[in-house]
Amino acid sequence: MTKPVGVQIKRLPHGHGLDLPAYATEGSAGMDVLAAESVTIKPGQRHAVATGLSVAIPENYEIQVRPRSGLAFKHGITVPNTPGTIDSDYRGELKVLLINHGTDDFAIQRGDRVAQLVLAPVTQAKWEEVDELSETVRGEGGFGSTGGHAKLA
Ligand SMILES: O=c1ccn([C@H]2C[C@H](O)[C@@H](COP(=O)(O)OP(=O)(O)OP(=O)(O)O)O2)c(=O)[nH]1
Repeated sequence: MTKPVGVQIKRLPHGHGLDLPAYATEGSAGMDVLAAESVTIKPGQRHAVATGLSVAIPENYEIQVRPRSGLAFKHGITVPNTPGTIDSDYRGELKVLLINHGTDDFAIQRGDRVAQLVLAPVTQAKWEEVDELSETVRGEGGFGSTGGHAKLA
């Protein structure tokens, strides 16, 4: 494991009394983040779940908001914009967008772990506009051009 990177975090009034996002195990890539509200998401509905937290991520990093596989597999609850992007200059409340792809109402209680946060390095690009791009074997092939599944043939 590399040395952890410090990230400033602030509890908003409705975030008080909740644990901060935390790694469930020593080798976890993501910190489970808790809901700061209780809400029920009906099948097909989306909701921006409050976390009661705002953060100041160091420059050249982002936080990605990813689904929890257990909620996705067992209940069809996922993050529609996955991975959600928390920019280093964002100071508003961190929200977890969830969608219910399942067939049942999904009840979230304040304190439930609804998603996971992954700190990731960011490299910004600088465009270098050209008239011709370098040639490659793949060329313009894409969208299943290499096969590998009967349905792509
Ligand atoms: O799952 C998410 C995604 C985004 N955000 C916050 C932090 C992020 O920095 C900001 C903007 O997100 P994004 O760039 O994805 O949204 P946009 O639709 O492009 O909005 P904007 O025009 O404000 O950038 O919203 C969240 O709290 N949760």
